[in-house]
Amino acid sequence: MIGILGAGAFGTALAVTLGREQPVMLWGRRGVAGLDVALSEQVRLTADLAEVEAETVLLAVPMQALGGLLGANGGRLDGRALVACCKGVDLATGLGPTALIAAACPAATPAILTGPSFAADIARGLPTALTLACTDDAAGEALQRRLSTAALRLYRTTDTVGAELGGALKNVIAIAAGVVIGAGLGHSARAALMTRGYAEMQRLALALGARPETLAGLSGLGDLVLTCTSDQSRNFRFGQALGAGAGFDAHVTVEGRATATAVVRLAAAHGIDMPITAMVDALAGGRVTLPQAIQSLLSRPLKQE
Ligand SMILES: NC(=O)C1=CN([C@@H]2O[C@H](COP(=O)(O)OP(=O)(O)OC[C@H]3O[C@@H](n4cnc5c(N)ncnc54)[C@H](O)[C@@H]3O)[C@@H](O)[C@H]2O)C=CC1
Ligand SMILES: O=C(CO)COP(=O)(O)O
Repeated sequence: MIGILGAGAFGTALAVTLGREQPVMLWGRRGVAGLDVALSEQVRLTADLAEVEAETVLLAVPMQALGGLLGANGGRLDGRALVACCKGVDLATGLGPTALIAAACPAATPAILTGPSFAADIARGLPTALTLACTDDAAGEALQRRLSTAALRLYRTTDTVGAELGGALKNVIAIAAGVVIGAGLGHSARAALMTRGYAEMQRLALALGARPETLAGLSGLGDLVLTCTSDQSRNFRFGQALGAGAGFDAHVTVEGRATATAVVRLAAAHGIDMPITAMVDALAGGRVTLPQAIQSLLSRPLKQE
């Protein structure tokens, strides 16, 4: 049995694919996200978290909700394998998902599942590959076997720092890529933005102890390319709306917005220059206009690549 907390798009998609091969208990505060895919009879739904007794639990709530969920249920969840499926940096603490898990559930085995995957693609059974990161490699190997399916291929690493930061930072760069396209600056400008954004991701991640090969893998480069080039991405679409001066539904989950603010603080504390992240944070926060944001990037001093 696998437990999944968070019956939104991603939690439900994971229930669909995992439920094809094993029993799943999916917990949601209310209902199941609107995915037009039937759940197998191996998937049970519950609104009572106490019914989720599985030893392996996937945490598929938004990043900024993870701390509260763990704070309210840490005692009940402690001692289990807790696999974060969210992407971001916690605004309140500056921590990533596995550090939040470790703080709330010291006897748990924290892990993170992240990488290039739209929920709709997973739910439809399309082939996807993700990174499963766990500092305990033996536990990570067991989770890799447990959570891989015919269509969902997991690659394992012990570098949770790199895997988490790849997934968190790509959302911020995707907002910037959307701004570029929304503002009509063209695909060449987006390619430049993605490349410089990847350099920014590496700078911070390596400074925080990540391994370069992790950033060059599925959780970093892979997810960056997917999210910056598809209008299936909510972060990209949010950026497009910013670039076009259009509105955007505030109820849609856009992880890169809060993560940009959290990462600006993290970068300052470590003396890391992250101009694209700073631009996204200022633009999304309404502290600069679009022309000022674009000018802030185009007028930077020339330097070696
Ligand atoms: N949608 C996608 O294609 C993918 C999403 N993810 C990640 O999955 C995480 C969840 O995102 P989605 O499922 O897409 O968002 P969503 O907006 O579709 O669903 C979020 C779910 O979390 C629940 N929730 C929100 N606050 C909560 C709280 N305080 N306590 C308990 N439940 C709460 C909501 O009721 C909703 O069911 C995000 O970090 C996202 O980056 C990762 C890969 C793909
Ligand atoms: O993380 C995702 C794809 O890997 C989903 O992207 P969005 O959160 O931008 O929709």
